[in-house]
Amino acid sequence: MGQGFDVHQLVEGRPCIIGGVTIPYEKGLLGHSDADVLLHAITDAILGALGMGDIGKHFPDTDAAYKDADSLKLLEHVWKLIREKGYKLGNIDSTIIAQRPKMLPYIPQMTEIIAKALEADVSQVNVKATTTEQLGFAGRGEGIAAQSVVCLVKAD
Ligand SMILES: Nc1ccn([C@@H]2O[C@H](COP(=O)(O)O)[C@@H](O)[C@H]2O)c(=O)n1
Ligand SMILES: C[C@@]1(CO)OP(=O)(O)OP(=O)(O)OC[C@H]1O
Repeated sequence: MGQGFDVHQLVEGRPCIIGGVTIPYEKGLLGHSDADVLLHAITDAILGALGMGDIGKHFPDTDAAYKDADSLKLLEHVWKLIREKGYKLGNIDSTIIAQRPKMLPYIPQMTEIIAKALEADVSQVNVKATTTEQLGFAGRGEGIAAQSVVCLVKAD
């Protein structure tokens, strides 16, 4: 079992990429990479499940190689390490914490992208979204958070 949590600031002039999907929105997430907050939380959960540290340990934000990096590629790289250790996905559950934009229309596409990266069926991947009822940084639209829990199982 592993869990991951991440937050990125919402700013003007950046694309809003969440779960590998570019969502039309007036602001986007700020980061060294593409700042895909959901994929970062999932990557951290997967690394945590096998005691392999976190995303910043594997892809330091001081390394120019990861400037504007595609977080899906980072997740795929981590997944390769997991597969080499003899594990496959049991299931994954995640929550995006955002006042706006509305995530629901994009969740099926996110789920497909994540399942493909983790060599799993879409039935093993769940993505949810919640507002914070306008409370806190997410509620004020200053940023978006995501959390994820993952269960890995030994491959046959
Ligand atoms: N950014 C978001 C936030 C929420 N949703 C969907 O709306 C439902 C109700 O949200 P509450 O925070 O009022 O409970 C939630 O269950 C999601 O289905 C969303 O799509 N995008
Ligand atoms: C992904 C990395 C690396 O580009 O950068 P960011 O996009 O800033 O993301 P964050 O979740 O703050 O930390 C992990 C980083 O090392």
